[in-house]
Amino acid sequence: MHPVFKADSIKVIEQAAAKAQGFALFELMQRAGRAAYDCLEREWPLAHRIVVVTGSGNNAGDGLVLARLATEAGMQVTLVPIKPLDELRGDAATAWKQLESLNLTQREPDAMIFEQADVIVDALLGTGFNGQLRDNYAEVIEQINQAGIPVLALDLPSGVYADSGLCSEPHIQADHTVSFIFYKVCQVINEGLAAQGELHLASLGVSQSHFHQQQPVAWKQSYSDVIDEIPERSATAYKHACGHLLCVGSDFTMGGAIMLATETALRSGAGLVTTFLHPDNRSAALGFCPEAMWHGVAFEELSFNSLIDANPKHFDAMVLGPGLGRSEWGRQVFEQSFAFARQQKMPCLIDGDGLYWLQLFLEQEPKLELPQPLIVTPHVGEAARLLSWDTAKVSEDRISAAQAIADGYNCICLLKGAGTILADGQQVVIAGGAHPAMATAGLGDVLSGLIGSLIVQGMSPWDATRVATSIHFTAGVEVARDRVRGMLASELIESIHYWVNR
Ligand SMILES: NC(=O)C1=CN([C@@H]2O[C@H](COP(=O)(O)OP(=O)(O)OC[C@H]3O[C@@H](n4cnc5c(N)ncnc54)[C@H](OP(=O)(O)O)[C@@H]3O)[C@@H](O)[C@H]2O)[C@@H](O)CC1
Ligand SMILES: [K+]
Repeated sequence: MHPVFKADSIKVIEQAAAKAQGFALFELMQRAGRAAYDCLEREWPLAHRIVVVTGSGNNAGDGLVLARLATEAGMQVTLVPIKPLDELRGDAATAWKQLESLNLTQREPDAMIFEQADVIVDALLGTGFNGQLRDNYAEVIEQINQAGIPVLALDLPSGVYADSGLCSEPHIQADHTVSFIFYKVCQVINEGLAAQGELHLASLGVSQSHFHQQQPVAWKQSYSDVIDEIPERSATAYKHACGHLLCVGSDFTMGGAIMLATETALRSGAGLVTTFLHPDNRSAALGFCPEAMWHGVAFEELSFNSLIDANPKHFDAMVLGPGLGRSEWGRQVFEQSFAFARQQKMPCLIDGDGLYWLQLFLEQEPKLELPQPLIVTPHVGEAARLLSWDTAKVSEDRISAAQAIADGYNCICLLKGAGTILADGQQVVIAGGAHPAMATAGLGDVLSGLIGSLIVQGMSPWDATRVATSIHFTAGVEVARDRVRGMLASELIESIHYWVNR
């Protein structure tokens, strides 16, 4: 896993690291320019005409180092300084001094200049960008985007806010971004993910093991970090030893949701799955997945408890809420399932309309005892309701929102969105990124079933939530590939079957 820092922390770390290792900060700028140049050479080996667009801070300094290296390598480099190079300060001024004698061509920003480049290097704004774009920055960013030429962004695409991943309009749309030293928040969540293209990390020799008293905001996790965490399964395993998951949801209008969760749970290795759903869905469910035990919960009988009594099985965890609906049926089923999870002290994951009922029950009874351990999996709108925050406030700071839910409900919070945020009251993990095909119905149901499945197979709720989120994203990207529309959630299930067995 990689640490994710805010820009201020990275400034402290780079100064401390330079001091500890006995070099000047300018050395880091040179390493940054070198790392970016290496990326340029690797990703565009035939590029010859390079346009480097610079701003007024140290990001420009990185660009000037790259410009020097590219010139020395025989490339034709044109500088497009938005601010006079003679006014640069500090390390950026030093970088300019080293380049000045090469007498590179300097041009005013102009659509033609950008269109004639093989690669445009974006050294306008880095972590020091704040507020609204000033002067002619917006105009130049638009010219660069409209040129249709590959863009290499230094540290982050200009116009992206490092600490939130939100973007100004316009902002640079990069093909590749080289992030220096550590990942920033914008590289793991929100619109920044869509702006950066392929992301590369250049640590510049700053040790990953020394944070110099700075706390990471989060940890970036990927599939390769977690796959070994799934428990081994012995050749002599039997279904009762592989866990029994109880799924509850799907009134008659949303029959598919709990079916997706159920099939995913079985496909990812749960030994047994029992699912309670509206009786109108039962025969369809049996046809969809005959391996699960489907029980129709008839409203008139308020029969959840009687079903449990008639089927005295041991369940290892519960997934409550996908497709549950907001009718009286849903309310009663939620109430009974919720009480059952609490009484059994089994891990309980609440998703979808389960979160609607949870919030409503808490409004009526603020001291309501919650099941433990508890996992909630809201999207931004559901998180806003759980926190009584504006949706905009949650969107602006999803990390804080996930932490506030984890703290306030003493639970694990999985906050959906571009870059899924996981918080358990102690740490924050970002698992999965963004893919346009992921904007489709039912993916959350699949994820809930996968988390429940990993819990009943013996993982802790926190580990199961983390691991499931990375597997789910990896499966989604594999199924979608370069198709941005029309992926079905059910298509992920086969891919998850593959990825849990790697
Ligand atoms: N040695 C080091 O420290 C290392 C640093 N490194 C590099 O430095 C970068 C951080 O450098 P930085 O802090 O100088 O900020 P940077 O992103 O260049 O921009 C600041 C300039 O932009 C301006 N500006 C701000 N907002 C604006 C707006 N809305 N619209 C228009 N202008 C705006 C702002 O103007 P001001 O507000 O001061 O008037 C200021 O002049 C970092 O991302 C990495 O690339 C690496 O080389 C590793 C070693
Ligand atoms: K930049």
